[in-house]
Amino acid sequence: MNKNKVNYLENQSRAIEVPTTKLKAVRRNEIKAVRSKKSLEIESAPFAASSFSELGLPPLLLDRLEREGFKLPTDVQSVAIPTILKNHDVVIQSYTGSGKTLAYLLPILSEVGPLKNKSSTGDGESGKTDIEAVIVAPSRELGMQIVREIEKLLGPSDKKVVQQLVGGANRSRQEEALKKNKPAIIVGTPGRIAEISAAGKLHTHGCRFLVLDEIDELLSFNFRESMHRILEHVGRRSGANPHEAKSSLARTSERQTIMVSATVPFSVIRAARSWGNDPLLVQAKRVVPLESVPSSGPVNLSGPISSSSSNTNQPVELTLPPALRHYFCVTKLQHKVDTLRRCVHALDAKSVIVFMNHSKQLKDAVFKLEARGIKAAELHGDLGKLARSTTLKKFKNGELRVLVTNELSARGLDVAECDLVVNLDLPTDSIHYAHRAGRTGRLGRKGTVVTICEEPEVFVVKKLQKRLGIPIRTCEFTEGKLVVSEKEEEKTLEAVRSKQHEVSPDDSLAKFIA
Ligand SMILES: Nc1ncnc2c1ncn2[C@@H]1O[C@H](COP(=O)(O)OP(=O)(O)OP(=O)(O)O)[C@@H](O)[C@H]1O
Repeated sequence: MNKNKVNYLENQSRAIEVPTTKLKAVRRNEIKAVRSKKSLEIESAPFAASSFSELGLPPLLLDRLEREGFKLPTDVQSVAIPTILKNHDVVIQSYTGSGKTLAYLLPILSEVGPLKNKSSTGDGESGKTDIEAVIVAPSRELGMQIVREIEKLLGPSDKKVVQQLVGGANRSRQEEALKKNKPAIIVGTPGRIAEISAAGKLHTHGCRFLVLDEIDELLSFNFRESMHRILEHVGRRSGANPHEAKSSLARTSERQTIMVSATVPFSVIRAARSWGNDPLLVQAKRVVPLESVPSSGPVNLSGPISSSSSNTNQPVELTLPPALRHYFCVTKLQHKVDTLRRCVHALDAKSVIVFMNHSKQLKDAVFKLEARGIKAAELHGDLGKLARSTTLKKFKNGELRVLVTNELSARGLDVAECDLVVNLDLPTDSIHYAHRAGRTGRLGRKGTVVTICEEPEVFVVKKLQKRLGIPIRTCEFTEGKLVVSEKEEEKTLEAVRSKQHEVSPDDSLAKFIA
């Protein structure tokens, strides 16, 4: 066994200790047993590990991480990786762009596929061809992005270990590929996974990992039926009675469930409790049993924001990347696109994501921007899969300066270069604001969020400011500059000071940017 891993596991048994009642049956590897202790001691957990090798990852995977230029784990990775390696069901919550994807992919790749620990059991040894990990994401774009992240680590010769099952693509081709390549990991959207599963072409009963990325979005009504099928079939042995899920026998055959989002409303806490086995809430600086988190407000979990409402869609935990700056600018409806143009120039933004709520207005905005010499394109669900991926590619390559889109792109979209997010229509609530805003300022980078609104909408911005506990400064774009009036600035800061603790400008992710 890897020496690093031994040391790490020894350290870990001191670091994260879980009450006896929270022990899960050890399914795969005796070494991974969790020691029984009365309380969850987290003070000595590696909240900021100085290298990936401290986290008990296999040597091959460490090599790949180095090759791909991943030098240090982020805070959430430092906590999530060892917790998942210890077989816990988890809810991972940390702000946008903090590296949640690798936080769950790395422990999975430690157990599944060609980079895994030699000591792990798996298909290779038993000749089993079942899928071993199912990753569910709410959009094709996000699904495809996750696949690319896995492929990057697997390398070109092992690409077939992962397969995407996203909607909009040819289903029979996906089914043929499943049969031919026998992938160990599938990543897909709920509808397509459920469809292929219902057709009997997806063998997931022996599946060890179920990841629900953007869990709060996956709880939405549209996905209900598909999610039900996935939860009932993934990681459940044939013939196992789902109603016996809490019995010890059923537990040992159950999957490990990993739920992820930057925003964790009460509805997620409740769902996670019923879908997981004594899940832990994993954040950048702490691990707590989810049981200890109230499933309705008011709560205060030490984060800067906590809800004081019992509405299930209100965030229990909602933090934003500290390096983001937030502004709003008041204008008339007919001048919105022109204000956007002035905003892009004033900030000299190179890569801009603009959010709107309706596709028709969205097309008009693109037309007007192009007419004013700004390279722009639209991205929304009415476009075909090919058009969507071509546009996204162009935006990522820098061929487009402005991407005008809707909620489709608010979640998970990772474009490191994006330096400005503009809300040309208001988001519906603070959760939507957080996900939209999080397309910029990723991994500790600087980023600006500008909301362009009409006078009667200002009260909504003030509400968002209050709920999020961040200053959203009023600004104007004059003479090619972003101007904030000092009087308004003082008022904004006063309002926020009374609501929120100071956000440290010294973001722990700052070390990731050159
Ligand atoms: N340890 C690391 N070192 C360097 N880069 C990293 C590291 N971890 C992740 N990244 C990169 O940081 C970017 C953001 O990561 P990721 O998309 O996982 O964030 P996230 O927390 O899931 O964001 P969101 O909530 O918006 O989905 C990605 O490009 C990813 O490859």
